Amino acid sequence: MKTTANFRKMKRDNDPIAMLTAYDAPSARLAERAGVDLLLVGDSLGMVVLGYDSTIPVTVDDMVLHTKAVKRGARETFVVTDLPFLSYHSDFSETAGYVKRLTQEAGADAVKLEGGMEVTETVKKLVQAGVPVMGHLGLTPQSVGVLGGYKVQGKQSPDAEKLIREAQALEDAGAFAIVIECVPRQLGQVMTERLNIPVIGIGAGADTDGQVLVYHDVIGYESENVPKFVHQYTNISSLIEQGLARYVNDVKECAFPQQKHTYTMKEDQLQELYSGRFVGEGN
Ligand SMILES: Nc1nc(=O)c2c([nH]1)NC[C@@H]1CN(c3ccc(C(=O)N[C@@H](CCC(=O)O)C(=O)O)cc3)CN21
Ligand SMILES: CC(C)C(=O)C(=O)O
Repeated sequence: MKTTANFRKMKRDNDPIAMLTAYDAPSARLAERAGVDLLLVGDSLGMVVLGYDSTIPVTVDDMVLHTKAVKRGARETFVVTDLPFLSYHSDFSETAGYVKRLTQEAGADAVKLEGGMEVTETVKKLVQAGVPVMGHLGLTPQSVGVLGGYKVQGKQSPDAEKLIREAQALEDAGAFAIVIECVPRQLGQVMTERLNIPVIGIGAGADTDGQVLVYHDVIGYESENVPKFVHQYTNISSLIEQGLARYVNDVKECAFPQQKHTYTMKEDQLQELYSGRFVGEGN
């Protein structure tokens, strides 16, 4: 399994980091086989898998359940889990309790949290306690209500400058990497140059140390409102739809099940059954 030290070295060596979300065991197993460097159990779980229209309703219990599944599927891959909405803005002991569940109980190798200056103290304390922390800046979906939608961030120079300062502060607080989401390419490039820790981009251009995308977006699996930064590498939805339609059709036409899908009883047992030795028949 790769470690935070490996990710740091990959940055130094200009070796691009391929990160992907995963939410369950089979998808994690396939991602591991495909050679992803690290997996994220993102709170996008809420939108992509659970059918909510934002990440706000996602709970620590949800993250624990799905992190366990991902860890069972991908035993050899570093797994980062999101701290969900409002689970790290009260007192530190509450946050530590949630992080304890996600790491000890669910097996997460690191946690990710959104925000800049307002979370650096929490990042520092978690790292001091021995928890690897990944930052997340730019479009931070847990703040969608404040941001007023899923919009590109840091287009104005003061906003870009603030994001650079916040990235620096997260590095100083001990974060092992940061995700930057939905920012202009030039900002992605500057942040990547300024930081010593890996910068993983999603909609942040080609100059970051790595890329992350949502699993369902990459394989074209019923993800709605797909952002412009996504490249859909295959379209699994149409394959699934065709397969399911053939199943339904076969049932309707009595073409399924066939002999090979069927269990049979030995002849003597069948005779016995038919010989009327069953008490209670007809009751
Ligand atoms: N399927 C999925 N993929 C994601 O990448 C993703 C989620 N869900 N859910 C959680 C967040 C939300 N994300 C989003 C959602 C929408 C846009 C989007 O539509 N952006 C506009 C930008 C428009 C602008 O400001 O110019 C776009 O056109 O891409 C971006 C990120 C990223 N995350
Ligand atoms: C899109 C990635 C970076 C994320 O935070 C998530 O999946 O929740």
